[in-house]
Amino acid sequence: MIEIKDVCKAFNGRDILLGISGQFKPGDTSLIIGGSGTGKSVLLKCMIGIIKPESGHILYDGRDFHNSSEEIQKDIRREMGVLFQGGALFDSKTVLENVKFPLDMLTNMSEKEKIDRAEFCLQRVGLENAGQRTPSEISGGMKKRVGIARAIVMNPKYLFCDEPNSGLDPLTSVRIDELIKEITDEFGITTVVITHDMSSVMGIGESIMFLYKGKKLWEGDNSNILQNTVPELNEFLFSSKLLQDLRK
Ligand SMILES: Nc1ncnc2c1ncn2[C@@H]1O[C@H](COP(=O)(O)OP(=O)(O)OP(=O)(O)O)[C@@H](O)[C@H]1O
Repeated sequence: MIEIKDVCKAFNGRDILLGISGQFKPGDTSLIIGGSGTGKSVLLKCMIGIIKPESGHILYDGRDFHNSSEEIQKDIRREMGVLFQGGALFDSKTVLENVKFPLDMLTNMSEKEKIDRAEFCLQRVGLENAGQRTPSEISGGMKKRVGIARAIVMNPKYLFCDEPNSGLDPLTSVRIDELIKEITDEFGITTVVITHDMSSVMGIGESIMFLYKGKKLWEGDNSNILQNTVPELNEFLFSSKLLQDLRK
Protein backbone atom coordinates (compact mmCIF):
# COMPACT_ATOMS: atom_id res chain seq x y z
CA MET A 1 0.00 0.00 0.00
CA ILE A 2 1.10 3.56 -0.69
CA GLU A 3 -0.02 6.26 1.72
CA ILE A 4 0.50 9.93 1.10
CA LYS A 5 0.08 12.26 4.03
CA ASP A 6 -0.31 16.01 3.76
CA VAL A 7 2.10 16.38 0.81
CA CYS A 8 2.97 20.01 0.00
CA LYS A 9 5.16 21.37 -2.79
CA ALA A 10 5.90 24.87 -4.01
CA PHE A 11 8.05 26.17 -6.86
CA ASN A 12 9.57 29.65 -6.53
CA GLY A 13 7.12 30.53 -3.77
CA ARG A 14 4.10 29.36 -5.77
CA ASP A 15 2.12 26.60 -4.05
CA ILE A 16 1.51 23.64 -6.36
CA LEU A 17 0.43 20.90 -3.93
CA LEU A 18 -1.46 22.01 -0.85
CA GLY A 19 -1.58 19.11 1.57
CA ILE A 20 -2.59 16.04 -0.42
CA SER A 21 -3.42 12.87 1.49
CA GLY A 22 -4.72 9.52 0.31
CA GLN A 23 -4.14 5.81 0.02
CA PHE A 24 -3.44 3.52 -2.92
CA LYS A 25 -4.14 -0.14 -2.31
CA PRO A 26 -2.52 -3.29 -3.73
CA GLY A 27 -4.46 -4.83 -6.60
CA ASP A 28 -6.29 -1.56 -7.26
CA THR A 29 -5.88 0.65 -10.30
CA SER A 30 -6.02 4.07 -8.65
CA LEU A 31 -6.47 7.15 -10.79
CA ILE A 32 -5.36 10.69 -10.12
CA ILE A 33 -7.48 12.96 -12.30
CA GLY A 34 -7.82 16.70 -12.80
CA GLY A 35 -7.43 19.44 -15.37
CA SER A 36 -4.16 20.71 -16.80
CA GLY A 37 -1.79 22.30 -14.33
CA THR A 38 -3.53 21.02 -11.20
CA GLY A 39 -0.42 19.25 -9.94
CA LYS A 40 -0.96 15.62 -10.98
CA SER A 41 2.49 15.17 -12.52
CA VAL A 42 4.17 17.02 -9.65
CA LEU A 43 2.46 14.65 -7.20
CA LEU A 44 3.57 11.65 -9.28
CA LYS A 45 7.13 12.99 -9.38
CA CYS A 46 7.07 13.36 -5.59
CA MET A 47 5.85 9.77 -5.32
CA ILE A 48 8.58 8.32 -7.52
CA GLY A 49 11.27 10.46 -5.95
CA ILE A 50 12.14 12.84 -8.82
CA ILE A 51 10.95 15.78 -6.66
CA LYS A 52 11.17 16.10 -2.88
CA PRO A 53 8.06 17.53 -1.25
CA GLU A 54 8.45 20.52 1.06
CA SER A 55 6.54 18.67 3.74
CA GLY A 56 4.39 15.61 4.20
CA HIS A 57 5.11 11.92 3.94
CA ILE A 58 4.91 9.26 1.24
CA LEU A 59 4.86 5.80 2.77
CA TYR A 60 5.55 2.61 0.83
CA ASP A 61 4.24 -0.24 2.95
CA GLY A 62 5.06 1.85 6.00
CA ARG A 63 8.49 3.07 4.77
CA ASP A 64 8.68 6.85 4.69
CA PHE A 65 10.33 7.32 1.27
CA HIS A 66 11.72 10.83 1.52
CA ASN A 67 12.79 10.46 5.15
CA SER A 68 14.54 7.10 4.82
CA SER A 69 18.18 6.16 4.44
CA GLU A 70 19.59 6.00 0.91
CA GLU A 71 19.60 2.22 1.22
CA ILE A 72 15.84 2.06 1.90
CA GLN A 73 15.12 4.63 -0.82
CA LYS A 74 17.07 2.43 -3.24
CA ASP A 75 15.06 -0.63 -2.16
CA ILE A 76 11.78 1.24 -2.72
CA ARG A 77 12.92 2.52 -6.12
CA ARG A 78 13.69 -1.04 -7.19
CA GLU A 79 10.11 -1.96 -6.34
CA MET A 80 8.71 0.72 -8.66
CA GLY A 81 7.83 0.40 -12.32
CA VAL A 82 7.15 3.57 -14.28
CA LEU A 83 5.38 4.00 -17.60
CA PHE A 84 6.43 7.44 -18.78
CA GLN A 85 4.12 9.58 -20.87
CA GLY A 86 6.28 9.63 -24.01
CA GLY A 87 7.27 6.00 -23.55
CA ALA A 88 10.94 6.95 -23.03
CA LEU A 89 12.12 4.07 -25.22
CA PHE A 90 15.64 3.98 -26.65
CA ASP A 91 15.32 4.23 -30.44
CA SER A 92 18.71 2.64 -31.00
CA LYS A 93 17.76 -0.51 -29.06
CA THR A 94 15.39 -3.27 -30.11
CA VAL A 95 12.11 -3.76 -28.30
CA LEU A 96 13.58 -6.73 -26.42
CA GLU A 97 16.67 -4.74 -25.42
CA ASN A 98 14.45 -1.89 -24.20
CA VAL A 99 12.48 -4.26 -21.98
CA LYS A 100 15.63 -5.97 -20.73
CA PHE A 101 17.35 -2.64 -19.94
CA PRO A 102 16.31 -2.37 -16.24
CA LEU A 103 17.54 -5.94 -15.69
CA ASP A 104 20.90 -5.01 -17.29
CA MET A 105 21.19 -1.96 -15.04
CA LEU A 106 19.87 -3.27 -11.75
CA THR A 107 20.37 -7.04 -11.52
CA ASN A 108 23.09 -9.66 -11.66
CA MET A 109 20.93 -12.05 -13.65
CA SER A 110 22.56 -14.08 -16.42
CA GLU A 111 21.94 -13.00 -20.02
CA LYS A 112 19.66 -15.99 -20.57
CA GLU A 113 17.61 -15.22 -17.44
CA LYS A 114 17.26 -11.60 -18.54
CA ILE A 115 16.15 -12.54 -22.04
CA ASP A 116 13.67 -15.11 -20.66
CA ARG A 117 12.19 -12.53 -18.30
CA ALA A 118 11.99 -9.83 -21.00
CA GLU A 119 10.36 -12.29 -23.39
CA PHE A 120 7.85 -13.30 -20.72
CA CYS A 121 6.89 -9.65 -20.21
CA LEU A 122 6.62 -9.02 -23.95
CA GLN A 123 4.40 -12.05 -24.24
CA ARG A 124 2.27 -10.77 -21.36
CA VAL A 125 1.58 -7.54 -23.24
CA GLY A 126 0.89 -9.37 -26.51
CA LEU A 127 4.15 -8.46 -28.27
CA GLU A 128 5.90 -11.82 -28.40
CA ASN A 129 6.72 -11.34 -32.08
CA ALA A 130 8.01 -7.77 -31.88
CA GLY A 131 11.19 -8.25 -29.83
CA GLN A 132 13.62 -7.73 -32.70
CA ARG A 133 11.98 -4.58 -34.06
CA THR A 134 13.03 -1.08 -33.07
CA PRO A 135 10.61 1.49 -31.57
CA SER A 136 10.51 3.40 -34.86
CA GLU A 137 9.08 0.29 -36.55
CA ILE A 138 6.05 -0.12 -34.26
CA SER A 139 2.81 1.79 -33.66
CA GLY A 140 2.04 4.17 -30.77
CA GLY A 141 -0.11 1.55 -29.04
CA MET A 142 2.66 -1.03 -29.35
CA LYS A 143 5.15 1.46 -27.91
CA LYS A 144 2.90 1.84 -24.86
CA ARG A 145 2.83 -1.95 -24.54
CA VAL A 146 6.63 -2.05 -24.68
CA GLY A 147 6.66 0.65 -21.98
CA ILE A 148 4.36 -1.49 -19.85
CA ALA A 149 6.50 -4.60 -20.42
CA ARG A 150 9.58 -2.65 -19.35
CA ALA A 151 7.75 -1.19 -16.33
CA ILE A 152 6.87 -4.68 -15.06
CA VAL A 153 10.12 -6.44 -15.96
CA MET A 154 11.51 -6.00 -12.43
CA ASN A 155 8.31 -7.45 -11.00
CA PRO A 156 7.31 -4.17 -9.29
CA LYS A 157 5.12 -3.82 -6.23
CA TYR A 158 4.19 -0.31 -7.34
CA LEU A 159 3.38 0.76 -10.88
CA PHE A 160 3.06 4.39 -11.99
CA CYS A 161 1.58 5.35 -15.34
CA ASP A 162 1.69 8.95 -16.52
CA GLU A 163 -1.14 9.51 -18.99
CA PRO A 164 -0.90 6.06 -20.59
CA ASN A 165 -3.50 6.98 -23.22
CA SER A 166 -1.92 10.14 -24.55
CA GLY A 167 -1.73 10.12 -28.34
CA LEU A 168 -3.77 6.93 -28.76
CA ASP A 169 -7.05 6.39 -30.58
CA PRO A 170 -10.08 5.56 -28.35
CA LEU A 171 -10.04 1.81 -28.97
CA THR A 172 -6.30 1.45 -28.41
CA SER A 173 -6.69 3.57 -25.26
CA VAL A 174 -9.27 1.19 -23.86
CA ARG A 175 -7.03 -1.80 -24.64
CA ILE A 176 -4.07 -0.18 -22.87
CA ASP A 177 -6.28 0.61 -19.86
CA GLU A 178 -7.53 -2.96 -19.75
CA LEU A 179 -3.99 -4.29 -19.95
CA ILE A 180 -2.89 -2.08 -17.05
CA LYS A 181 -5.87 -3.23 -14.99
CA GLU A 182 -5.34 -6.92 -15.82
CA ILE A 183 -1.65 -6.75 -14.88
CA THR A 184 -2.52 -4.90 -11.67
CA ASP A 185 -5.03 -7.61 -10.69
CA GLU A 186 -2.87 -10.50 -11.80
CA PHE A 187 0.28 -9.48 -9.92
CA GLY A 188 -1.39 -7.64 -7.02
CA ILE A 189 0.45 -4.41 -7.92
CA THR A 190 -0.37 -1.04 -6.35
CA THR A 191 -0.98 0.95 -9.52
CA VAL A 192 -1.34 4.71 -9.80
CA VAL A 193 -2.45 6.19 -13.12
CA ILE A 194 -2.53 9.87 -14.00
CA THR A 195 -5.15 10.65 -16.57
CA HIS A 196 -7.72 13.11 -17.82
CA ASP A 197 -9.32 10.53 -20.06
CA MET A 198 -13.01 10.10 -19.24
CA SER A 199 -13.14 6.62 -20.68
CA SER A 200 -10.34 5.56 -18.30
CA VAL A 201 -12.19 7.19 -15.41
CA MET A 202 -15.33 5.19 -16.12
CA GLY A 203 -13.56 2.04 -17.32
CA ILE A 204 -10.81 1.33 -14.79
CA GLY A 205 -11.35 3.87 -11.98
CA GLU A 206 -11.52 1.48 -9.03
CA SER A 207 -10.27 4.31 -6.88
CA ILE A 208 -10.18 7.92 -8.02
CA MET A 209 -8.66 11.07 -6.55
CA PHE A 210 -9.65 14.41 -8.10
CA LEU A 211 -7.17 17.27 -7.83
CA TYR A 212 -8.06 20.90 -8.35
CA LYS A 213 -5.52 23.71 -7.99
CA GLY A 214 -3.24 21.54 -5.88
CA LYS A 215 -5.94 20.27 -3.53
CA LYS A 216 -7.78 16.99 -3.35
CA LEU A 217 -11.43 17.96 -3.75
CA TRP A 218 -12.99 14.51 -4.09
CA GLU A 219 -12.22 10.81 -3.85
CA GLY A 220 -14.32 7.80 -4.72
CA ASP A 221 -14.62 5.38 -7.61
CA ASN A 222 -16.28 4.96 -10.98
CA SER A 223 -19.49 3.66 -9.40
CA ASN A 224 -20.17 6.89 -7.53
CA ILE A 225 -18.33 9.62 -9.45
CA LEU A 226 -21.36 10.59 -11.53
CA GLN A 227 -23.34 11.26 -8.35
CA ASN A 228 -20.73 13.61 -6.88
CA THR A 229 -21.78 17.08 -5.77
CA VAL A 230 -18.48 18.91 -6.27
CA PRO A 231 -18.97 21.67 -8.87
CA GLU A 232 -15.30 21.66 -9.96
CA LEU A 233 -15.39 17.90 -10.54
CA ASN A 234 -18.61 18.11 -12.50
CA GLU A 235 -17.17 20.89 -14.61
CA PHE A 236 -14.19 18.62 -15.33
CA LEU A 237 -16.32 15.52 -16.04
CA PHE A 238 -18.96 17.25 -18.13
CA SER A 239 -16.74 19.73 -19.91
CA SER A 240 -18.04 19.01 -23.38
CA LYS A 241 -21.48 19.97 -24.67
CA LEU A 242 -21.99 16.34 -25.72
CA LEU A 243 -21.43 15.04 -22.19
CA GLN A 244 -23.67 17.76 -20.73
CA ASP A 245 -26.43 16.72 -23.13
CA LEU A 246 -25.89 13.04 -22.36
CA ARG A 247 -26.09 13.79 -18.65
CA LYS A 248 -29.40 15.54 -19.11
N1 LIG B 1 9.97 22.10 -12.10
C1 LIG B 1 9.03 23.03 -12.05
N2 LIG B 1 9.32 24.31 -11.77
C2 LIG B 1 8.36 25.25 -11.68
N3 LIG B 1 7.03 25.02 -11.84
C3 LIG B 1 6.67 23.75 -12.12
C4 LIG B 1 7.63 22.70 -12.23
N4 LIG B 1 6.96 21.54 -12.50
C5 LIG B 1 5.66 21.87 -12.56
N5 LIG B 1 5.48 23.18 -12.32
C6 LIG B 1 4.18 23.89 -12.30
O1 LIG B 1 3.33 23.15 -11.44
C7 LIG B 1 1.99 23.24 -11.91
C8 LIG B 1 1.39 21.86 -11.96
O2 LIG B 1 2.06 21.14 -12.99
P1 LIG B 1 1.75 19.62 -13.33
O3 LIG B 1 2.69 19.24 -14.42
O4 LIG B 1 1.77 18.81 -12.10
O5 LIG B 1 0.27 19.69 -13.90
P2 LIG B 1 -0.65 18.51 -14.38
O6 LIG B 1 -1.84 18.49 -13.49
O7 LIG B 1 0.13 17.24 -14.47
O8 LIG B 1 -1.07 19.03 -15.82
P3 LIG B 1 -1.19 18.28 -17.24
O9 LIG B 1 -2.43 17.44 -17.17
O10 LIG B 1 -1.33 19.40 -18.21
O11 LIG B 1 0.06 17.47 -17.44
C9 LIG B 1 2.03 23.94 -13.26
O12 LIG B 1 1.64 25.28 -13.08
C10 LIG B 1 3.49 23.87 -13.64
O13 LIG B 1 3.87 24.98 -14.42
